[in-house]
Amino acid sequence: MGYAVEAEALVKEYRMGLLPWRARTIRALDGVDLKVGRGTLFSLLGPNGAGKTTLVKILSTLLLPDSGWARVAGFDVVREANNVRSRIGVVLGGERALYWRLSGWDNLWFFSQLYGIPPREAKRRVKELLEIVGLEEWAHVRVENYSKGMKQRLHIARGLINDPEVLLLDEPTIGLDPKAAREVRSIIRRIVREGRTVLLTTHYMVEAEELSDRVAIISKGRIVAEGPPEDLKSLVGGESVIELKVMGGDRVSMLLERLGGRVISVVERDGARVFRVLVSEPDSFIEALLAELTRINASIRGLDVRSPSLEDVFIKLAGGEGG
Ligand SMILES: Nc1ncnc2c1ncn2[C@@H]1O[C@H](COP(=O)(O)OP(=O)(O)OP(=O)(O)O)[C@@H](O)[C@H]1O
Repeated sequence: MGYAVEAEALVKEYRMGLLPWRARTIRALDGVDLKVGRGTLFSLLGPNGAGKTTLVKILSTLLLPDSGWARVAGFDVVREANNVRSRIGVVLGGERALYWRLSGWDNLWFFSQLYGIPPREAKRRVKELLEIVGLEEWAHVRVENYSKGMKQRLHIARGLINDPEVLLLDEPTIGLDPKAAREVRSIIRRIVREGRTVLLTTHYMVEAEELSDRVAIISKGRIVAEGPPEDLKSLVGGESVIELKVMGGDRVSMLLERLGGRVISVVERDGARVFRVLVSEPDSFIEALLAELTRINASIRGLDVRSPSLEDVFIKLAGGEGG
């Protein structure tokens, strides 16, 4: 049956600077391989600048790769771009692809006509999409009066207007409050239940963990891990995560490593330092740690033990703090 999205060795570089002696290139994608099964939800998880948007743009035929190839809905994104376009929906983050002075209904109608959908079918489709994204009652209100969440839901409806096999969503919940983000996630779930493939980018762990069948962690233009969220978590498997919040933690890092812990991140919070440490025997580790911290007179502000989350995997592999 083939994959909904397939890519191999994709490379994309951006050239910066007009003057030749000042020019430099940024390798946004550095050999990306990808396979997304039909009817599944796949998340690309990565920090800012990892290359997520570049990848989505290539898959949606908006950008050409320098090398490598990709197929979406069975067609090559370079040689068969028209076939790809008619089978995908794209919702890019932060875009203003709606007409704010038109109503939700008029926006969807307009886009349905751009796709050449016959009027009868278009009417039915617009009505159905407004219902899917929960905007029936707002159908005839101008978009400028919509909340951020409602605008994003309408964006998603617009992405579905051509009844696509594959929906590409770039950061679908960015900038939304938690309630609006939850609503968008539940719409995304429904879209997948209906049999479509969704590929989304996010830098929110919870989103990737909660929604996805599979997740790829992307960092500096490379996929550093890929699999179902549970399998990825087992990359730090058998281990527990300890979060230690301590004042003036200069010596603490060394101490944690000496006791057999693996420090995966250190961040400043409220004037204290928060260490996130992977350990295999949490009970004996904490016992030894508390004894040592008391000995060096460290002031502990918090200590927490939990099982690893996707965020821990992400920090370990991508080497950055997640959102
Ligand atoms: N048009 C462009 N010109 C030059 N450099 C670019 C351009 N677009 C992206 N880049 C660079 O390419 C790299 C990857 O960017 P990209 O937007 O694909 O990452 P991202 O993972 O989507 O990040 P974000 O979440 O911040 O959008 C970054 O270093 C970025 O600065």
